Amino acid sequence: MTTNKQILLTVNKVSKHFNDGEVTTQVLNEVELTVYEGEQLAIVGSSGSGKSTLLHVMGTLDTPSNGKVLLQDVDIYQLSSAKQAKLRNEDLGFIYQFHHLLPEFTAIENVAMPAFIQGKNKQQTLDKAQGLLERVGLGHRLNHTPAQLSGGERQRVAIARALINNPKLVLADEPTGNLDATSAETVYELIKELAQQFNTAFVVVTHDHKLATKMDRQVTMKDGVLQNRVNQSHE
Ligand SMILES: Nc1ncnc2c1ncn2[C@@H]1O[C@H](COP(=O)(O)OP(=O)(O)OP(=O)(O)O)[C@@H](O)[C@H]1O
Repeated sequence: MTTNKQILLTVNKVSKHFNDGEVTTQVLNEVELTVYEGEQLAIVGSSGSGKSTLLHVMGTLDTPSNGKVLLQDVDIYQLSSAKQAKLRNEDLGFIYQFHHLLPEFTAIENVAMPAFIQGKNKQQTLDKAQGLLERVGLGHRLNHTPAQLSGGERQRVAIARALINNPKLVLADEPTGNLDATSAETVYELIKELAQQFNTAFVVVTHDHKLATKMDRQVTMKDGVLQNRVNQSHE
């Protein structure tokens, strides 16, 4: 049972439209979603249904046209852009389809980078980065650059990097879209284990219904509307 879980993030009647000159595209339509601490939530839905836009709105990467996003009762769109940047660095982690690792840095340096940006102690950060890389099965690849890693290994580095600052929430957009089926399964198993180990919530956007079933809970986007949004286990 997950009834004792605390609410981490609330998407409250969020709508989003884009105005490109004369054309208005309605992408999100009064979306409501609750994310609980430490849960793994998959957002599935067909191409163009609004999944990435929702993820961006949850991570202060795209401003809603209407509605609110609350992270532990803080209305994130009422924050200054400097405070939003701090929130992105300290409270959130991001994983993308393409790893976005810095090519000239090693695995351990890439993982450490978000903590270096915060000005954290260098040696402690490197020790922690090493621990995370060991945790994702890459203790033997600390000093490899992204070009010297496989696709699945790069995504595991990206996962370790997302966790370096102990975020409350990791937002992942098609994290395995570029991987073969076996590597993709490994990444999802890892996400599940890490969410439980660190009590970090993961919200994962995916086309892949089979992978989505590995997460605690799934919701479906259809034409900007979120369906199945109430999870029985949280009632
Ligand atoms: N800046 C923009 N201006 C106009 N329309 C946009 C903009 N960004 C996204 N859209 C439109 O919003 C819709 C939803 O896009 P979004 O990327 O959220 O979908 P998605 O479900 O993540 O799709 P996919 O699975 O293909 O990545 C699409 O029809 C897209 O064309």
